[in-house]
Amino acid sequence: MRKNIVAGNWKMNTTLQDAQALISEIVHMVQDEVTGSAVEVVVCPPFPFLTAVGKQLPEGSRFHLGAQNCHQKESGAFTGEVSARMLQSMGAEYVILGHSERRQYFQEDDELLSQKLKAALAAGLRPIFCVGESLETREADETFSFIEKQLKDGLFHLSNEEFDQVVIAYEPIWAIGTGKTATSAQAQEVHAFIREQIARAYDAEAALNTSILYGGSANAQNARELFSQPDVDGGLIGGASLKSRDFTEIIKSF
Ligand SMILES: O=C(CO)COP(=O)(O)O
Repeated sequence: MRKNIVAGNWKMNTTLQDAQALISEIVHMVQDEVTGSAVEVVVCPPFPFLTAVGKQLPEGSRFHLGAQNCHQKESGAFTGEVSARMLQSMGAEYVILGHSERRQYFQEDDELLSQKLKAALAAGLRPIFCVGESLETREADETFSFIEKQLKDGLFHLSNEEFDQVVIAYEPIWAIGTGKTATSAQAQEVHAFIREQIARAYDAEAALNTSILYGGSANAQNARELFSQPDVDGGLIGGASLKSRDFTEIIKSF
């Protein structure tokens, strides 16, 4: 089901105490200030803080818990890894997969991401699958073919029923953590293209029903303009999700 979603990716930030203070502030501000709109809020703290943060999310509210990654195997001798089932058992409903930082620093390729997607879905998690081009790719005018390939090779092997559970995030690498946001027109153009690709791979209904989030230097100042685009269904927020006031303002931008 297509929904408006604002997700906060805390990346490798906060201590347990910071995380608890941050989520407490966010929950209070959002509950006091966001009354009408149907936006769903997903918070993705680091693995060790999932339970603590999850406990602070009011039940039955707009808040949902997400993780930033999972391992592709169900269980076993993989020292230091975290399975999708573990995340689900801690209350996570979402998991970010295919983030450019995972692709770049941890060599996650389409084949591995395909396995992670299957593992997440099998455990009942909803993947937030990230795609996005580098500056080099954009400047070479290859953005669309690059994203088409990421979708085809990483995501479109899923069945219709599996794909129903997926949220897509368009995160141009050149916009992540750089303060250089895509313009709303640039975001809309790529989001519309992604929707078209979904219609081709599945059908028009699947395309209409998929939430597509924008990520990359989204903030309290530019969120309203980005979210006003017809194919932008919300945001995947990095830096600004670590500041309760900024994150709340972004949520209020719908
Ligand atoms: O990578 C991001 C979210 O996953 C975006 O990060 P920034 O909002 O810090 O640019």
